Amino acid sequence: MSIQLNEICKAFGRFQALKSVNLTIAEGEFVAILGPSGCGKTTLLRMLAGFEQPSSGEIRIQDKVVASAHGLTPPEKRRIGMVFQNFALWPHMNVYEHVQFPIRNHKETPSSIREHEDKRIKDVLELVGLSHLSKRMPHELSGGQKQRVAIARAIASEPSLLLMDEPLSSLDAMLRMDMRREIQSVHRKTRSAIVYVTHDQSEALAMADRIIVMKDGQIEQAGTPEEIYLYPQTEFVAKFVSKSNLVHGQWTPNGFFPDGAETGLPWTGEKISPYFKENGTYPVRPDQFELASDSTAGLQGTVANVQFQGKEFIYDIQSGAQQLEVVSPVPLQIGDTVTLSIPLQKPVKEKSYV
Ligand SMILES: Nc1ncnc2c1ncn2[C@@H]1O[C@H](COP(=O)(O)OP(=O)(O)OP(=O)(O)O)[C@@H](O)[C@H]1O
Repeated sequence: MSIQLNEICKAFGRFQALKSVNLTIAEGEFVAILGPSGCGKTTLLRMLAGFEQPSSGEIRIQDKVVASAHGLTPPEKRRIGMVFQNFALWPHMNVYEHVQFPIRNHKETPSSIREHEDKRIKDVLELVGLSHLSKRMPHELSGGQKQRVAIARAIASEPSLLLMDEPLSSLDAMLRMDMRREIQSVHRKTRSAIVYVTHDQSEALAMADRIIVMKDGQIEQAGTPEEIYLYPQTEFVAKFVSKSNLVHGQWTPNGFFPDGAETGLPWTGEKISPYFKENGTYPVRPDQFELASDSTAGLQGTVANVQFQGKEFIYDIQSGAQQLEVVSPVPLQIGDTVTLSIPLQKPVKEKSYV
């Protein structure tokens, strides 16, 4: 089921929450919508679900218009499943009944599922590891188990599109990591397309086939996690996803000459966006620097702060007027002199999602 959003705008009174959003979601694709609070992520998700009507533009599912300023196909007539941040379980229903409900009540449930309801419920409960808890009530479940019920309920009637709104944000850090694996496994097994809203960049980088970074109701950049991470197109993406350093210097036809460096240059950057070339900056993730204490080939600096992280260190390096964040396994002390360089970048791999 391919989904297309064409020039979608949404106004709440005079406030424009979405401004001309264009997006195509392929069958089976896992798309993460990433962006700061208030950028329009939930509005976009609600639009896909059929809870919000666009002010202008249209949404097509399998080439059929399901939403425009003139009409709206309601949620129950779209083959979608939804998982919310607060689980939204029903206190009077046990686990089995939660999974049964959409099979019985969604108009779009395939008859093959309806006719073998008990088998489908047992299969779905097994898929999310809840077979042994089918008679439990919501108040008898842990946070992670509740979230699994919410996922089981969402996939029960075999939706073509699964919408997830910050589904892990109310779980603790350990459980979030486990549930990431569960969601990846559900995606592999069901092959539903997933649109996953989050403001947690590590979640988006870890799970998605494609990340849509939003800012102020617009798409700032769309690309694979590798593209977004290695080749941000704007300063906003560079800083929002993994906090890039913006090294100042001069761009020439031969490459980049950082301010204050005299040797080991230039840094090449064929894939660096024109945005940075026009602004005289070079975006470098903290872990993209190569840090050496016994070389002079590159950008010189002094260690201003050290944070031990177990496997590696986070350093603040003072280099002329700039302070740069660098992650490196090389042990150093405050005051040590270091040199920063950029190793040749590996090509970005295409990720397949079907
Ligand atoms: N029903 C509404 N009426 C008026 N304004 C709204 C309504 N729904 C959303 N907004 C506004 O639209 C903007 C986008 O909201 P949205 O909930 O989509 O953001 P978000 O990116 O999901 O934020 P968060 O991460 O905080 O949930 C916000 O400024 C919000 O206040």
